[in-house]
Amino acid sequence: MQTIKINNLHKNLSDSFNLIVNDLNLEVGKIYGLVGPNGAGKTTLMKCLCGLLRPDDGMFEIDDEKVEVADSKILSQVGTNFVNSDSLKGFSLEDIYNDHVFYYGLNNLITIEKLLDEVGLSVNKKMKFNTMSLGMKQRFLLGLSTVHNPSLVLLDEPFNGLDPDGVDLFIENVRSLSKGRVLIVSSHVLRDMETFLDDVIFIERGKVLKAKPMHEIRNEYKEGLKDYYDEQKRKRD
Ligand SMILES: Nc1ncnc2c1ncn2[C@@H]1O[C@H](COP(=O)(O)OP(=O)(O)OP(=O)(O)O)[C@@H](O)[C@H]1O
Repeated sequence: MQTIKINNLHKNLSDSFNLIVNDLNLEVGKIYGLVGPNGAGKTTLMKCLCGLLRPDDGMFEIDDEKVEVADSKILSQVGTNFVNSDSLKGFSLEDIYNDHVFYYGLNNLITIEKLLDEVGLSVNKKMKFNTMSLGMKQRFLLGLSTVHNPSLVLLDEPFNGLDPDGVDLFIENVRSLSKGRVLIVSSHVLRDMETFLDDVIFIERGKVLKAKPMHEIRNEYKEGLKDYYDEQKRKRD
């Protein structure tokens, strides 16, 4: 996969919320930041991209080939840190890892010990997922999101619960995570985000703007991403 194009994507969730995406072109190797106020539609967009929500309308193109929304071709190529914590109650890290490996039919992949080591978790693989802290869960899910070597990785609020070392580790590794992949990271922590983003996708009230290169934002806005964000918000108010 080299590019993903999204056109005319619509998802109506309620009378007051409608997601609309037009002409969003995503390139492999790039890290996209998805930013916007609370309730803007970031999670909704990510859920549409990974098949957790079925859009009402719209078209994906992968490498210029049209792909049905929620087609298995795209689903097997997506990794996310979304999880319904309740559904993992009682399961150990090893159980969750084994399920993941089974679901994707994987072999020749990193061991769970290596995964835990890479995300800086010094815990036993028999540990129950729901007994871990928020940040520990976040680290584990980040590791798990790329085990099946997906082409598209969607990380919703990956800094949530991470301690400062966890944030540093994430920022250190994010560039290698994006190699050969499209990486979309959604977060409100703009100061951290602007250190590693290639392009920024602003969203508000379900409307997605064209991706803007981070280097343009640095050139055009004195205070960087926060200035750009504030200006987009003002324009929409
Ligand atoms: N299942 C649902 N049914 C109806 N409305 C929903 C549903 N899920 C989300 N919404 C609404 O859709 C809008 C977008 O929500 P979404 O969670 O995508 O925003 P977000 O940008 O991720 O917000 P935040 O930054 O607060 O996480 C909100 O108005 C929300 O209340």
